[in-house]
Amino acid sequence: MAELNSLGFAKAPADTRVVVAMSGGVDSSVVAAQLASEGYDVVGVTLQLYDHGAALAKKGACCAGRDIHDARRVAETMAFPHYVLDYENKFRESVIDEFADAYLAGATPIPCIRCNERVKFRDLLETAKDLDADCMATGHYIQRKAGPQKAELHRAADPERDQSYFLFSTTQEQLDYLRFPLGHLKSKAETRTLAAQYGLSVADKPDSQDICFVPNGSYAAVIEKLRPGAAEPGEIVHLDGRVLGAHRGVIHYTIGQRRGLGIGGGEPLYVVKLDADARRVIVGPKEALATRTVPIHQINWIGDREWDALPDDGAEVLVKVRSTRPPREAVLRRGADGTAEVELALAEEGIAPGQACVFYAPEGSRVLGGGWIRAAA
Ligand SMILES: Nc1ncnc2c1ncn2[C@@H]1O[C@H](COP(=O)(O)OP(=O)(O)OP(=O)(O)O)[C@@H](O)[C@H]1O
Repeated sequence: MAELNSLGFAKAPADTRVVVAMSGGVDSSVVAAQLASEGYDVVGVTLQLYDHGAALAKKGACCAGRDIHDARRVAETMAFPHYVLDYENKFRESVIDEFADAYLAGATPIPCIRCNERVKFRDLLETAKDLDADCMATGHYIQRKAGPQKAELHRAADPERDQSYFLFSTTQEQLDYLRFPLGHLKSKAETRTLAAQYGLSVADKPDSQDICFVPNGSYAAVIEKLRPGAAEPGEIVHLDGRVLGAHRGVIHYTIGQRRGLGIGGGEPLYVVKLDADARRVIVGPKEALATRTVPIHQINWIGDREWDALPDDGAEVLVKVRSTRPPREAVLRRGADGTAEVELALAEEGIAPGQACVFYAPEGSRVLGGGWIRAAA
C-alpha cells in the first residue's frame, strides 16, 4: 500500500488540498504554517462572524478586523491563498439567536458547540468541499485517530487544553473530513514555540476569550441588546415556597450560582432551578443541587456500535456534565425519540439545562458523542 502523508492521504502533500480554518489566533496560524511548510496545497479561510462595530462585541474580539489582518499576514508569510468569508448572517441564525433565546428560557447554553457543529463543521466544511479540498484542518485541541473500524475522536494529549467537550456533536461524516494537527501537542507552549519558529507575528498573541461575541463574560448585557425588554423581573423563591426577594430577569442567573442573589444573610442559598414561564428563580440549600439522573436529548453518537444496538440496561461510559470537570463514571440508557438518560455513579452539583453531557469510553480518551441536558420532567 502506498505510504500515507501526514494528513492520511496516499498522495504527495503538494497534491493534497487542505482548507485551514483560520481565526487569526496562534493555534490555527500554526496549523496553516506547518501544513504549508510540509508542502501541502493550503487554502486559508477566515470567517467574519459578526460586525464588531455594531451592537455586540468589543474591538479586538475574535474575528473582528484585527484577527482577519493577522490571518492574512500568516498567509502572506507562508505564501498561500487566503479568503475572508462574510458569515455574519449564518452566525446570527445558527448561534447567536439560539443563545439569547435559551437564556431567556432559563437555560445555560454553550454557543461554541453550536458554532463548531453548524458554522465551522457544516457551512465552512461545505465550502471546503466546494473548493475541492481533500480535508479541512482547524486549531482545535482534540485528536482524530484512525481506529480499526473508522476514524475516532479522542481527547487532546494536553488535558488542560482539551476541547472535546465543545466538539461532542461532531458527526462521523464530519470527522472523516476533518483534521486537528495540534491535538497531540503536550502544551500550549509547544504551539507558541512553533509559531516563533515559523516567524509568525501572532506567536505572542493572547488566547481568545471564552465566548467570542461576549465581551468580558457579560453575556446578560449582550442578551439585553439582542432582545431589548425581554428579560422580565420576577420573584426569588425558596424551594419551601417562601418568597425571598426580587430579581431582574432569569437571564442573570445560572444553576449553582450563590453570589449576587441579593437575598441577605442566613443559610447559604444557591440557584437550583430557573422557571422562565413563571419568571421565578428558585433557590435552595447546597444539597438540593446534587443530581444523579441527567435527562438529555439531541444525541450525537460516534461509538463503534450503532446507537440502537446499545444494551437495554445501559452502557457504561464516562461523562462530563460541565466543561471544567473531569469525566466521571455513569450508565447511559437509551430513551425514545433521540433522548437518553445518564445515571451518574456519584451525584454531581450544578447540572444545568442547556449544557452538554459528553460521553467518553470507560477505558480511555475516546469521545463517544454526547447530548444536550434537558430540564427534568
Ligand atoms: N472566525 C474563524 N474563522 C475561521 N476559523 C475559525 C474562526 N474561529 C475559530 N476558527 C477555527 O476554530 C478553531 C478553534 O477556535 P477557538 O475559538 O476554539 O480557538 P482559538 O483560541 O480562537 O484558536 P486560535 O488560536 O486558532 O484562534 C480555530 O483554531 C480555528 O481553526
